[in-house]
This record gives sequence, structure tokens and C-alpha cells, in this order.
Amino acid sequence: MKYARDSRPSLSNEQTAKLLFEALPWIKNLTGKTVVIKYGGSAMVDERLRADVMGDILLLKIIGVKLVLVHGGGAAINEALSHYDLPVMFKDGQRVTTPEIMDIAREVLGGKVNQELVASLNQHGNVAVGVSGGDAGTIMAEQLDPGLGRVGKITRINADYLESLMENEYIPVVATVAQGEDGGFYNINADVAAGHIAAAVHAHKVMFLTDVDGLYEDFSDKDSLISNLTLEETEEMLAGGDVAKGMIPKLQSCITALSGGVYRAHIINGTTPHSLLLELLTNAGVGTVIHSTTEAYEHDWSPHPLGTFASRLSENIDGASEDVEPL
Ligand SMILES: Nc1ncnc2c1ncn2[C@@H]1O[C@H](COP(=O)(O)OP(=O)(O)O)[C@@H](O)[C@H]1O
Ligand SMILES: CC(=O)N[C@@H](CCC(=O)OP(=O)(O)O)C(=O)O
Repeated sequence: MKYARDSRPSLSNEQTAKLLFEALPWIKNLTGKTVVIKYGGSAMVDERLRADVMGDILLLKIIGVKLVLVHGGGAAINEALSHYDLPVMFKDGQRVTTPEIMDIAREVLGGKVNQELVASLNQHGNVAVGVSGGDAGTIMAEQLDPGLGRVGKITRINADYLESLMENEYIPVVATVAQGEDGGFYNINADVAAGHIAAAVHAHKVMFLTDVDGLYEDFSDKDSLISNLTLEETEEMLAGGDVAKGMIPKLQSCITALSGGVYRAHIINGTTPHSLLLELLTNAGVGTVIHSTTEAYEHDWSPHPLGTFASRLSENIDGASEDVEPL
């Protein structure tokens, strides 16, 4: 037995049918809309879970959601730095990035992590395209703060490029190494990039997959998980100092996204199997949802040209090796 889910009590046929049917209104509402998924390095630790997250992303693609996957890889960068005996230093969730560390971040994010995620998605059909922030000027940046070295402040996002990939039924998988306005490279926190990208591509939702169940009012009290809060309350929490480390850029990015017109921002646990599907396609919300006080997005949805994608997918699956696991 390979995986814990095999030993879970199974649902009756009636319960299974009910659960599938429950997804219908959610699918109808999401089809044709854009969702930006930020997959954090902390949630990438288990290979099997990572493959499941990629499977969930593909399922969303199949039901007609337009997706951008923005990934982190902080843990993998830390590992590489310790290999080279280089220091791991953060200020308010942003890595202090010397030119030497920038080179390593570039290799880890744009190389190893990006390629592995693209390969994992493409096992199910060639749907993913790796995008480094510098490609077609997808993410342009300038220095954020001299004290942080090569950490970038985003100046521009090439939304047209990402949208053209999505229009052609691809999932852009974005490594957050930016092209500097000065010609060099900048390290961009992946949460920050996801917030900007979500706003730039007019996403319906931005989902942050991390290693905790959501935002805690008091991180030392596991009963204090916040299920939903407004933009204003999020700003208050940030100002109040109850949020630390990597949660700071996450909340800042939720604010960037919502202020830029994104309808909802979610923080969910990427280490909980299928948390994406639970949050997006079932009545059982998981994690924390942040919403603006005013309805920033119209709830219309239009038919989506599934045909092109579906036919390409079936072609790829027909031609795929037998090792590829079914979803
Ligand atoms: N109030 C809070 N609620 C939830 N997590 C918090 C809070 N304050 C700090 N954190 C920290 O933020 C971490 C998530 O950010 P990070 O480690 O950067 O993850 P990722 O790699 O997914 O971006 C959590 O593991 C937790 O340690
Ligand atoms: C400037 C900055 O902090 N860059 C991040 C980029 C990777 C990242 O954000 O990874 P996670 O999403 O896994 O935290 C870093 O160097 O760790």
C-alpha cells in the first residue's frame, strides 16, 4: 500500500455521487475564469503530495479554469546555500540576497524547481510551459532596498505574454527571478510575484498553498485559525505585528491582489491532500479567505473553448507511456 488515502474509510456510492454533484455549481462558476496558484516551497517537501497538487491543477485545467502557477522554493534555496556554506538571512520574510546568493537562487528557482514542476504537470499531457521572470519581460524589477541586496521591487508584469499562453491552453509555470531594469537579475519573493501577477491578469482568485492551515490570529494558539477576513482587517493584522516571517509577504500580496481587482485571496494548506479541490470545488471551505469589502469582480461566466485543450490532452494521454498514473 503506497499511500495513506488507501487506508481511509471509503465513501458509500451515494456519498460519492453527492460529493461529485456538489462540485457542479463551483465548476460552473470557475469555468473560463483565471486563477493564480502560488505554490510555496514549504509545501513542496513531499514528492507524492507534490504530484497530487499537480494532479489537482490539471483537473482544474480540464474543467476550463485558466491557470498560472507561481512557485516558490525558499526551502530548496536554503538547502543549496547550506551546501555552499552561505548564510540564510531574512528580513520581514524577504531573503537578504547577495550577488552570490542571487546566482544560486536563479539556478534553484529557474532550474531545478521550475523544471521539476513543469515535468510533473506534463506527465499528464503537455500543458505546462516554464517561464522565468525574465522571459518576455514577464517580471521586471528594480532594487527594493539596498539592505536586501538583489531583492527586487516589481515594476512591470507582462500580462499579455501570460494571457497568450493561457489562450493557447498552456499553464505558465513561473519562476520568480526578475529581469532588472538595470539589466541584472532580481530575486522576487514568490508571494509578492503571485499578488502582482494575479492583479495583472485580472484573476478571479489567487490561492496561496503553504505549510499551515491558514492565517492564525495568534500563531502560538492553534485554535485561532481565521476563516475569513476583509482587506481592512488584513491591513490591521499586518500593522498589529501578530504576523511574522513568510506570512508577511503573503498578506501583503493578498492586499496587492485584492486592491488590483482580484475577487478573493485564499491561504490554504498545500500539505493537506487535495486542499485546492476542497477549497475550490466543494462546499467545505478550508483555510483563510480574504475578500474586499466591495464586490470587486462580476460573477458572470461564459462558455469556454474546452475543445482544443481536451483534444490535445487526449492525444497526449493516448501517446503517453503506461507509467503515467491516472488522476
Ligand atoms: N499568524 C500567522 N499565521 C500563520 N502562519 C504564520 C503566522 N505568522 C507567521 N507564520 C509563518 O508563516 C509560515 C508560512 O510562510 P513561508 O514559510 O514563507 O511559506 P511558503 O514557503 O509557503 O511561502 C508558516 O509556516 C508560519 O511559520
Ligand atoms: C526575496 C525572496 O525572499 N525570495 C525568495 C524566493 C523564493 C520564495 O519566495 O519561496 P517560498 O515561496 O517557498 O518562500 C527566496 O529567496 O526564498
